[in-house]
Amino acid sequence: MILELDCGNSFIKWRVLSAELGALVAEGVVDSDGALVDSLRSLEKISLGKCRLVSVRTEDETNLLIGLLRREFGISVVCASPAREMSGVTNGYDDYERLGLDRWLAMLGGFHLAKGACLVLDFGTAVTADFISADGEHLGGFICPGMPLMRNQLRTHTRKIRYGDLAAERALTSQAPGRNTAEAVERGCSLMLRGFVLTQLEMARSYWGDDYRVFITGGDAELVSDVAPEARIVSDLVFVGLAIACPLS
Ligand SMILES: Nc1ncnc2c1ncn2[C@@H]1O[C@H](COP(=O)(O)OP(=O)(O)OP(=O)(O)O)[C@@H](O)[C@H]1O
Ligand SMILES: CC(C)(CO)[C@@H](O)C(=O)NCCC(=O)O
Ligand SMILES: [K+]
Repeated sequence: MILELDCGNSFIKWRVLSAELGALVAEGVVDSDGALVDSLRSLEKISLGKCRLVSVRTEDETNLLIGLLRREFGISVVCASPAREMSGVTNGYDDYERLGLDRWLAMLGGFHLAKGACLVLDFGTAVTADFISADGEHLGGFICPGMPLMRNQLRTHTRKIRYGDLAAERALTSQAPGRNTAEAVERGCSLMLRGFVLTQLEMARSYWGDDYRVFITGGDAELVSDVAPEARIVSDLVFVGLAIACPLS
C-alpha cells in the first residue's frame, strides 16, 4: 500500500491507497509526527510499501519525519521537490525553489483537472491563491493569513478577546453582525476570507473572462465555498499533484 503525506505548518494530512487500484483505504489529519505513527500503527491489515510526501516544513523537520517512517515501517520515502516546469505547468516565481511545494502540487493538480486556465485557492494555516493560464504559465499568486492565524493574532494582541472552540464553531452558523466577541471575530475573519475570494475571482475574470476553472482546497475550504458557487472543492488537490510529481513505479 502507498502512504501519502501532506505536511503543512499545523497539521499532517495522511492517506493510504491500495497499490494496485489506488483506492482509498484510510485517511486522517494529525498534529504531530508521533500522532501520525500512532494512527498508522493502529490500522489493521495494512502493510505499507512506499511513501510519497510533500512538506512545507524545514528540511530538518522533514528529514526527521522521513527517518522515523523508515525506521518504524521500513518503507521507502520519496519527497516532492521544486521544479521549474512539470506536467505542462511552468513555475512563475523569480526563484522557483522558493514557491511553497504545497502550492506547486495544488497547481499541478488544478491544471491537470482543468486542462486550461485555473485559479487555485488553498485555505490552511495560510491562505494562498495561484493563477495558471491556459498554456500552463503560472502568473504568480498571493499569500495571506488563514483563519487560524487571524484569530490567534487577535487573541494574542488584545486583552479581552477570549472565547472557546465551541463558541467559535457556533458563531459560524451565520454571517450576521456579531452580538458577542466570538461571533464578531469569527464572522469578521470569515468575511475577510470571503472578500479575498471575491477579489481573486475578479482578477481571474479580468485575465480570462469566463474561460477558467476555480479550485478550492484546504481545511477551511467550506468557509468560503458559497461565495464561489462555480468553484470545485477538491479537498485532496495537493495529493492529486503529489501523484503527478512523485509517480511510484
Ligand atoms: N479534520 C481537521 N483537522 C484539522 N483541521 C481541520 C480539520 N478540518 C478542518 N480543519 C481546519 O483546517 C485548518 C487547517 O487547514 P489545513 O489542514 O489545510 O492546513 P495546515 O496543514 O494547518 O496548514 P498549511 O497546509 O497551510 O501549511 C484549520 O483552520 C482547521 O480549523
Ligand atoms: C504559504 C505556505 C505557508 C502555505 O502552506 C507554504 O506554501 C509556504 O511555506 N510557502 C513558501 C513561501 C512561498 O510560497 O512564497
Ligand atoms: K496546505
